[in-house]
Amino acid sequence: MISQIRIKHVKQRDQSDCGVACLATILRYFDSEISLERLREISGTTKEGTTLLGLFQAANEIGLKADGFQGRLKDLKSLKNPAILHVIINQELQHYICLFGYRNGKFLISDPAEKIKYLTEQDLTEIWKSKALLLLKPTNKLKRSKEQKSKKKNWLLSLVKEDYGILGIATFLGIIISVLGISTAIFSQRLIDDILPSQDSERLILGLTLLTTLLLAKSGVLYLRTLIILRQSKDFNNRIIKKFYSALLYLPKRFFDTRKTGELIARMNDTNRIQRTISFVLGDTLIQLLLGLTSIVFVFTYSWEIGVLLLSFIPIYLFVIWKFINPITAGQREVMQSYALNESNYVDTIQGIEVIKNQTKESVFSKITESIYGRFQNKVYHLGYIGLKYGIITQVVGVLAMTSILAFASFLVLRNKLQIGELVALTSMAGGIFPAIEGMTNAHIQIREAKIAFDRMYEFTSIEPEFNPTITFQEIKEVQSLTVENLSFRFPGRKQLLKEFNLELRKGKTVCLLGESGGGKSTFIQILQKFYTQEGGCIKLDNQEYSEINTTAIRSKIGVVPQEIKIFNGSLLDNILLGVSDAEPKKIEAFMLKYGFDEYFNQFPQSYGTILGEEGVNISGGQKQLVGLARALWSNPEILLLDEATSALDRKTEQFVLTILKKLKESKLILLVTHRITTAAKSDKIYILENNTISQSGSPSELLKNGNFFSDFYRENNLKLIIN
Ligand SMILES: Nc1ncnc2c1ncn2[C@@H]1O[C@H](COP(=O)(O)OP(=O)(O)OP(=O)(O)O)[C@@H](O)[C@H]1O
Repeated sequence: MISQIRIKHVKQRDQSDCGVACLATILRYFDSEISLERLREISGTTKEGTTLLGLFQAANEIGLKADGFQGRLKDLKSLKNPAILHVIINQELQHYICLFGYRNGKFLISDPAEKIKYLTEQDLTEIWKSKALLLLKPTNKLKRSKEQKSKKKNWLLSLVKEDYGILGIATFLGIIISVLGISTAIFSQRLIDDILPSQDSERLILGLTLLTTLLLAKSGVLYLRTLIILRQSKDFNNRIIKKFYSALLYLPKRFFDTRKTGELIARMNDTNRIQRTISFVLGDTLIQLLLGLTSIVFVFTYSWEIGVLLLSFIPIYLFVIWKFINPITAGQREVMQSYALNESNYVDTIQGIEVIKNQTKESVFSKITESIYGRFQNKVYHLGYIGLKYGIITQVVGVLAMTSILAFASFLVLRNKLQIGELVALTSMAGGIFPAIEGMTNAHIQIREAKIAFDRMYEFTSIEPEFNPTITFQEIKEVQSLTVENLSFRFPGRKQLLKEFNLELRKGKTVCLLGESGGGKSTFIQILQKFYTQEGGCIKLDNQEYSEINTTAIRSKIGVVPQEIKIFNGSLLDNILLGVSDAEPKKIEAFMLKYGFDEYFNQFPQSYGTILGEEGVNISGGQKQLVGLARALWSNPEILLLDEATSALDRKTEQFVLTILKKLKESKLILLVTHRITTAAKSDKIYILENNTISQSGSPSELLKNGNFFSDFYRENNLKLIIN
C-alpha cells in the first residue's frame, strides 16, 4: 500500500499549500488530478493557508464527498477512506496531513511537508490536538485522470486537425530531402571507388551534372517545405491564441479574482513554445530522423561490423538522456513559473506607479523587481547550465563514436575489407547519424517543454466556463420586481459575509443599500450580476428563480456603474458604446440629449472623439463616473445598479445624476449602494446592512424614528432631513 501511496504523494510548494497538497494527494489516490493552483482558488487559500471549511468546500466542488468530524484516535484506526487531519507542529505551526490507514500499530501518513511516513499513536496524539478531520470519499462527479487526459488530447488534436494536410505535405517533402541528402555520400563513394580509377571523363561529367541537379532539387524542396511550415506556424498560433483567449473570457469572475494579469500574459506567451516544438519536430527532427535511419541502412550495406559499432553507441546516448531529462524538465517548469511571476510584478508595479511615487517608494519597488528578476535569471542560468552539461556530454559521446568508427573503418581499409570511397561515404553517413540522435533528444526536451506550456495553458481552458455562450435563450422583456429572500453568501473558506439578507426592488422607488465599508455591498451587487452564487436563500425576478434564468439574459438587462470605472483604449464614444460600432449617430445624439450628458461630454477636448485610456487624456474620477453611468444606460437596462456611483462627483453633478435616477425610477428598478448617508437620504427606501444582515429598512423619514446609524448621523450632526 505504501508504495502505491508514495507515487500519489504531492509535496507542498510552501507552508500555505499544505491543505491543498493533501487534497491533491487524495485526488491522485482516487485516480484524479487537479492542479494545486485550482485547488487554492476554490478553497480560498491565502498566504496564511487554507481553513478546514475551505478544504471542505473545495472537496465537495471537485466531486469528493467531504465530511467534517471531531474524532478520537481510536476512530482513526477503522477509517475506510483517506482523511485530512488538522495538526499542530512544534506546538505552534498549523498544518494538514493525510491519513491513509492503520497498520501494525502505526498510522500511515502522507505529510505534504515531508514524505510518506508511519506515526505511532503517541506521535499522532502529540500533534493532532484539534481532533478535527475531514473524511473524503469519491462520488461519481469526480473526473478520473483518464477522462481528463483524453479531453486534453482531444483539445490539442482539435487545434492541429486543420493542419493535417499541410503537415502531411511537409512530411512527404522531408522524406524527399533526406533521400536527396544521402545521394551525396553515395556519389562520393562512387567517385572515389569507380569513376576516378576508371578515368572515364564522360561518366564523371554525367555524375557531376546529376549531383548538381540533385543538390539544387534538395535546396528547392527545402525552401518549399520551410515556407509551408512557416505558414502553418502563423495559422496555428492564431488558432491557439484565439481558442485560449476566447475560452479565458468565458471563465467565471471568481477565476480572475485570484489571478495575476502578468501570469495570464506569460501563459499566453508560452503558447508559442507549442508551435515552435511542432515546427522543430516536423522541420529539423523529422528530416534528421529519416536521414539517420536511411544512413544506418546504408552503413549496414557497406559494412555490418561498422553498423554494429554504430548501434552500440545508441544505448550510451539513451542513458545520457535518461539522466538529464528530469532535471531539464523541472528546470523548464521553474523558468516558466518565475517568468510568469516576473511578468505579473511588472504589471503590478507599473499599474501602481501613482502610489509608488506618492509614497516615494521607487527604490523599494525597484529592489523588489531586481530581486524577482534576479530569481528568474537564476532559474534561466540553472537551466542553461544543465543544458550545457547535457550538450557537452552528448558531444563527447559523439566525438568518441565518430573517432571509433573512423579508426575501425581505416583498419578495415588496411585489411582490404573496405574501399577508400566506402570509408568516405561511411564517415559522412555516420556524421549524419549522431547529430540525428542529438536532434531527437533535443526534440524530446522541446516536446517536454511544450507539454509543460500546454498543461499550464490547458489548466485554464479546462476550467468550466460560467455558461455556454452558444446556447439560445429567451430574452427578458420587462421586469417589475427583484426580490432577495434570506440570501446567504461566503467567499470560499471565509466566514459568512451575508446572512438572512432580504431586499426588494420595485418600479417607482429608488432603493438604497446603506452600510459600512467592507460590509459586503459590492459583493451583493456582484451576486446580482451572477458573478458569484449564493450559499442559501434565493433571488427572484418577477417570481422566477435567478438560477433558472440564463446568465446572459440577466446580464443584458442589468446596467451597472461599479466603484472603479474601467476606461478602455479608445475614444469617449467607444467607451460608452463598448464595441457597438453600427449605432446610428442620430440615436446616440438623442440618447445624450435625453439624459443631459451632452453638456458634460462636449467639454472634453475633442468632444466624443476624445481618446481616453492608455494613450489618451487622463480623465477625472468624476468624469469617469459619468462615462460609467452613460455606458450603463446606453444598453437601456431594466435594472440599474449603482455602486458608490456618485462618490467622486461634486454636489451639482451628483444632483444631476440623482435627477436622472428620479426620472428613471418609474421605468427601471434602481439600487443605489453607498456608505454616504446624505446620498442615501435622497432615495425612497433604505436598507441598512449591519453585522452581515439587513438590520432595518424603510423610507428615510421612517428610519429617523428609530435608532440606527442613519438616524444617529442626523442626530449627532444636528441635521434635518430634506425631502425633495
Ligand atoms: N474575491 C474575494 N475573495 C475573498 N474575499 C473577498 C473578495 N472580494 C471581497 N472580499 C471580502 O469581502 C468583504 C466585503 O467586500 P465588499 O467589497 O463587498 O464590501 P463593501 O461593503 O462594498 O465595502 P466598500 O463600501 O468599502 O466598498 C471584504 O472583507 C473583502 O475583503
